[in-house]
This record gives sequence, structure tokens and C-alpha cells, in this order.
Amino acid sequence: MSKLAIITGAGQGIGAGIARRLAQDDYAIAVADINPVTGQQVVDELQAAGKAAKFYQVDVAQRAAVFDLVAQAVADFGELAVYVNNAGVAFIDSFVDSDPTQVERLFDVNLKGTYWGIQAAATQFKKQGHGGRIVNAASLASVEASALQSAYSASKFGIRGLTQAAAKELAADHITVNAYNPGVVRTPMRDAIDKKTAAIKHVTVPEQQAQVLTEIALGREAQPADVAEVVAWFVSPAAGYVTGQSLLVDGGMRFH
Ligand SMILES: NC(=O)C1=CN([C@@H]2O[C@H](COP(=O)(O)OP(=O)(O)OC[C@H]3O[C@@H](n4cnc5c(N)ncnc54)[C@H](O)[C@@H]3O)[C@@H](O)[C@H]2O)C=CC1
Ligand SMILES: CC(=O)C(C)=O
Repeated sequence: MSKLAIITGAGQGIGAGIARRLAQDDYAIAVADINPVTGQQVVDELQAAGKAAKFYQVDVAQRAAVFDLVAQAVADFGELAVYVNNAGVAFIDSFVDSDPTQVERLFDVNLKGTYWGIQAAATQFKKQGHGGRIVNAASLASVEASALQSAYSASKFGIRGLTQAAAKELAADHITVNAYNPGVVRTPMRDAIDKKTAAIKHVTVPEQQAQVLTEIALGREAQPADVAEVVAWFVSPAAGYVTGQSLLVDGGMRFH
């Protein structure tokens, strides 16, 4: 019988990559996303490959909806084994020009959405009584803040803190909590970041992307699969003694 993995923001990008990768390890995949079109497309793809998957529409900023997500997915697939807080939003703007509405929404989705996800998953794991794995999406912006991404960086610093605090408290229940810190991963989020950054800097998008590439030691951007491999490791038996850690997956951009 498959074990259940809930992945938020799995309708595209890194989350979809994580869904595809964990499906290879015979997890039943709960594709949780605010976007029903892309989310269902990922489910259709997994099901066409013979994998167990179902779409759940959720806004992770809504605590009750996150708890309902866990309850519905467990009712559909049985015991929860893995919860990945991947959903996130970003925007580019100067500190002083950042729009308050965008700042509020970003903290509600990234920081509070991760908080509710840890709460809901840990509550379910405690009920089940034999541990579990929680993995959170931080960022290289959680170890060194990014200019033009003040709110985003703060949210990711916060997620690193949530990861450490949850790991300390939940270890007694054999629940590990870790985070992945991607650098530059080619997704729609990154496309939007590159476009706005180029406009602010008055350069072309290719020029902006070429500049960023010079900062990556391995000389290439990441693909979602690069990050998904790290998440697959975090939830594997091999990482059973790892908790509270935030692992840079950036091709060599930050060396903390
Ligand atoms: N792409 C990159 O270079 C990096 C991404 N990250 C983080 O990785 C995670 C995934 O990023 P990407 O795949 O690039 O993003 P993306 O924007 O391409 O995909 C994010 C997914 O989350 C969903 N989503 C957004 N708000 C939601 C909400 N309130 N409730 C439920 N679902 C929601 C979107 O519909 C989308 O399917 C994010 O937390 C991001 O901050 C971290 C470092 C670098
Ligand atoms: C560094 C980072 O988190 C993005 C989205 O670029």
C-alpha cells in the first residue's frame, strides 16, 4: 500500500518536480495547489503513468483549509508519511516601494502557510503515533537576504527558524523537520523574478540571466528535478538522523 505524501504548490515548478520524484518512490501524491488547472494537469500526468495521485485545491494561507487538506488526503489515501511545505510566492521591488498588500500576502502564504502546514502535519503524525517527515521550502535568501526581495528574504529566514523550532519540539515524536534552500531554479516564479529584475536594472532578461549565471560555481541553473532529489533524500531512511537542517541546493552560490 502506498504511503501518502502531501506537497503544496505542486501544480508547477519545484512542487511538481517533487511530486514526480516522490511518485517514483511509490508515494501516493496529494497535489495541493491554489490553481486547479495546473494542479489537475500534474495529477493527470501522474495517473497516466500509473501512479496514485489526487488534486486538492487549497490556499495555504488559510489555516482551516490546510487542516482540511490533511484530513481529506488521509481519508483518501491512508496514513500520512510526508508533508512538503513548498507553496510560496515572491515579488521584486525595492524595500521602500514594496506594496503593503503584496507584503501582507507574501507573509501569509510563505511564512504563515508553512506554519499551518507544520501544525497540521505534526498533529496528524502525533495522532498516527509513529513519526513522520516534514520538509519546508526555504531559499538561499534565507542565509543571505536578496536585494529587491526584502519581504521574501524575511519570510525565508522565518521558515528556517520554523524548521529549527519544529525540529526541536517534534523530535520526541520521531518527526524530522528540514528545509531546502534552492538558488536559481528555472520555474515560472524565477521567470517573473528575472523579468522584473531586468526591468529595474534596465537590462535585457538574457543579460540579467547571464549575470546571475556567473555567480553559480557549477555554471548552470537548477531544474526542479535537482531540488526534488534533495527532498527525496530528506524523506528517505538515509536521512533518518537529520533534523532541523536547511540545506543549500544552489550549485555553489552561497557557502554558509
Ligand atoms: N524558483 C526558484 O528559483 C526558487 C524557489 N524557491 C521556493 O521554492 C518554492 C517553489 O517555487 P517555484 O516552483 O519556483 O514557484 P512557482 O511560482 O513556479 O510555483 C509555486 C506554486 O505554488 C502555488 N501557490 C502559490 N500560492 C499558493 C497558495 N497560497 N496556496 C497553495 N498554492 C499556492 C502556485 O499556484 C504554483 O503552482 C517556493 O516556496 C519558492 O519560494 C526558493 C528558492 C529559489
Ligand atoms: C532565491 C529565491 O528564492 C528565488 C525565488 O529566486
